[in-house]
Parts: sequence; structure tokens; C-alpha cells
Amino acid sequence: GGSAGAQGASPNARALVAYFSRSGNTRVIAGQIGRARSADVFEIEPAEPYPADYDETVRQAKRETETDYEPPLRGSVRDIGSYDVVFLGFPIWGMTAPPVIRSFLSAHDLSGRTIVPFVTHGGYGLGRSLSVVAEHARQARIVEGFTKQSEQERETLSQVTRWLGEVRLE
Ligand SMILES: Cc1cc2nc3c(=O)[nH]c(=O)nc-3n(C[C@H](O)[C@H](O)[C@H](O)COP(=O)(O)O)c2cc1C
Repeated sequence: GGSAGAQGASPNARALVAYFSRSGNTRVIAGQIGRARSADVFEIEPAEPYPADYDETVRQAKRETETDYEPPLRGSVRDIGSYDVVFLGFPIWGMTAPPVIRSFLSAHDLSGRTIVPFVTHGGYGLGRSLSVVAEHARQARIVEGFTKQSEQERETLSQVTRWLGEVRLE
């Protein structure tokens, strides 16, 4: 509805939390928003899951971003038009939004809706991500969101690998 949409994230607006997360940092924030605002929560997932291996995922994501590929989604939001506000969460992948975020925005008409981005990154900032969101949701209003520097899976993995090389079993 137009008037509720114009109020942005007012308490009466019907809100959806839609997020993508690989290692869980963004998922924690999504859950908190969902509980605090009694909002529906939708996890954006590719139809074909990314590899468990981190480096393979980095390579695949790089390829997909370079070719503007929009991976098919596992599911979509029923009746997206019933939401006034969409809290849209994702991690930064290769200095931009992950490919599935472009898929999500292409598959859901957010005209006249308010998008509130929440973004986690490993220390290199938001990159191009917010312009990519704007380019794929041209008729939506995008308001200032939330950003947090979070754990890097790569760093955790290398610490664990180092430790496993030294662990004393007796
Ligand atoms: C494929 C991939 C690419 C990444 N690229 C970046 C990057 O360009 N800049 C950055 O700051 N962090 C980068 N990161 C780190 C994540 O943005 C960061 O750890 C984020 O909090 C992960 O969120 P998640 O736990 O919700 O998946 C990357 C992580 C992955 C898996």
C-alpha cells in the first residue's frame, strides 16, 4: 500500500526480512530484525548450493559476478506485494553484492517499496553493493541501512589449519 510504504520502516508497515548468508554472520542480524519487528523472514538461497569449499566458492562467485550471471533461486517470496518494507541482508562478495541478490531483485517486483539494506563485510567495506541493489530495484526507495565488519571465513579457516598442524594428541 502506498501510504504505508511512504512511511518507510514505521512500526505499522508490514516488513519482510530477506537475506543471504553463507557463514552465518548476516543470518544472526536477520534473525534479530525478524524477532524485533515481528517480520517474516525469508532466506535467499541458490537452487544449486555453493560448494562447501571456501576457495571454490570464491572462484565461482567471481565468475558469476564477472558475467553478470543471476543464479536461479531455490524459492521465491509469495505475494511480495503485500510487504511495505524489505530488510535486505547480504555479505559482501568480491567488493559487491552476491550474485543471488541480483537474482532476488530481478525475481521480485519491489516498485514503490522501501528497501533497508543490512550488510556484513570482512573489512573492505561496501564496494559497489548499494549501487547494484539500486540498479536492480529502480522503482524502490532505498534508505540508509546497517553495516558491520564481521568474521572472515578465510581467516578462521587458516587459523584452524595452522592449529591442526600443531595439535598434540598425546
Ligand atoms: C566468496 C566470498 C567473497 C568475499 N569477498 C569479500 C570482499 O570483497 N570484501 C570483504 O570485506 N569481505 C569479503 N568476504 C567476507 C564476507 O563478506 C564476510 O565474512 C561476511 O560477514 C560473511 O557473511 P555471512 O557469514 O553472512 O556469509 C567474502 C566472503 C566470501 C565467502
